Amino acid sequence: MRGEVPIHILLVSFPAQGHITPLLRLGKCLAAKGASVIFSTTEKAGKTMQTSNSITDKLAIPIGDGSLTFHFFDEGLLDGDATRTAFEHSAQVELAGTNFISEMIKNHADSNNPISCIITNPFFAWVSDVAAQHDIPCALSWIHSSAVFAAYYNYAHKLVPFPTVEEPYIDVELPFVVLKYDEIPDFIHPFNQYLFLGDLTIKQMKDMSKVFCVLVDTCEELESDIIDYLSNIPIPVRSIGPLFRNPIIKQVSNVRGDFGKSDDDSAIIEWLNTKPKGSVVYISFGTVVDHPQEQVNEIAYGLLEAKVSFLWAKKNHVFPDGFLEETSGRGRVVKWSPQEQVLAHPSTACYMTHCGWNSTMEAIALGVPVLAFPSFGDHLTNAKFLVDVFGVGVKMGSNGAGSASNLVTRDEVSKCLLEVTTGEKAEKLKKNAIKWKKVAEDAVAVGGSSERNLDAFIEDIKKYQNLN
Ligand SMILES: O=c1ccn([C@@H]2O[C@H](COP(=O)(O)OP(=O)(O)O[C@H]3O[C@H](CO)[C@@H](O)[C@H](O)[C@H]3O)[C@@H](O)[C@H]2O)c(=O)[nH]1
Repeated sequence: MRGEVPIHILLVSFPAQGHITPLLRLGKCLAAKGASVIFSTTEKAGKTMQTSNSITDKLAIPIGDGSLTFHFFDEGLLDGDATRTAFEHSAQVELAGTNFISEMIKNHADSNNPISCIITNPFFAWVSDVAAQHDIPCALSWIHSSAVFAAYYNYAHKLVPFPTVEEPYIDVELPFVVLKYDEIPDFIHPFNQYLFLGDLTIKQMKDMSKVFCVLVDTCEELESDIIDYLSNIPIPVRSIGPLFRNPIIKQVSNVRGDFGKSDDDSAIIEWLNTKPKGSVVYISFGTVVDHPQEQVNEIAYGLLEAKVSFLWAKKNHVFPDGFLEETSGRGRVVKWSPQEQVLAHPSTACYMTHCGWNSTMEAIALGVPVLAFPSFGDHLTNAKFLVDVFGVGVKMGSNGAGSASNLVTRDEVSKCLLEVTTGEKAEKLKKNAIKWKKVAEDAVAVGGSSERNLDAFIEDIKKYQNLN
């Protein structure tokens, strides 16, 4: 972008880890390509990010030919969890955010550096309205898979029948795959207790004409049927991932928006260094899932039974008596792990995961087979794809298992652990995982599909800029 008018891109993220991670990765890629990027979310989330990472508010970080500046907006809320307060006080967050964006747009225009584009993510539908008021193009950074996007899209536009109160257990025949009633994102299943989350997404799906493009952290080769299918909807859907593997952002891997921090990253990696190749089961259920104590106990007993080595990232540690003593030497529990490094480590055999989309992409792009233990929302669909479509995983329990009334037992945990780490099946899973790793690397390499799509997106922004 040297010699050209720089483009200024404002990213506005809903304050949850699953939203911030992919949008920040995108911001770093755009900056590396020469854009001047502002990453914004609520101040409460900003503070959480600052506690865990060395990032400074309002200080531009040079990245490649461009820069990235964090700019958090004060939502005027007192202490508490950033994500929960954003739901509970959504009107207040929207008002503070609207004022912030409008001010930012005005200041940039006044100083002859107009904002060229705004990118936001699900649950912040109001951002595209503010962008429209100021005549600035807005894009959506979709935070789940293309398959989940297509499922929500079909539901919102009533393109195929979905489960209803009258017929809750029907299969959903999407044009590219058939999903059982418990493989759809369950926030749109009539019996789900968090239907408001589905409603928020569906509203954004219905209002899709407010954005000029949807960016998905996936790659064409991984979800080819779905991306082909989505090429027929009126809004361009561009696959640009896996963003964290994009070589152009390697030099800024320390600029992160993690909500957690490990006590010592290098001690974790050194511990892995002492373990044989492909011997350690990595366990993490992301940043939202919180299993009941009974389920934690069953996983712990399953690990004891299977006698495997493990690294378990878990915020609050309460384990059965004697568990830590009995597994000392072969097991390690940490509050937060440097997950990308752990998955990339040769000693890691497999990943017991909740199947959040970021973790799913990280496992796929780093060639790690999974033990899929989905809890809710898109996890259920991701687990289906990991196991039946990508062929890199084994499913642990039925969908929705893991609650106090539907535990996955220690015997099943142990059986699944052995299935995914030893024998013919394990070899097949690993082979497939390595295949996808190569596919992911190629997609983000120069000339790869995702890299071309990212460049095309930047070209779109420049076209809009030249029109104004
Ligand atoms: O010890 C840890 C735990 C997590 N992570 C990182 O945190 C992110 C977690 O993201 P994800 O796997 O997507 O999990 P959640 O944050 O729990 O996921 C929420 O957001 C996702 C993206 O929208 C959705 O797919 C999920 O349903 C929703 O639960 C990943 O990048 C991990 O690498 C670490 O680095 N270390």
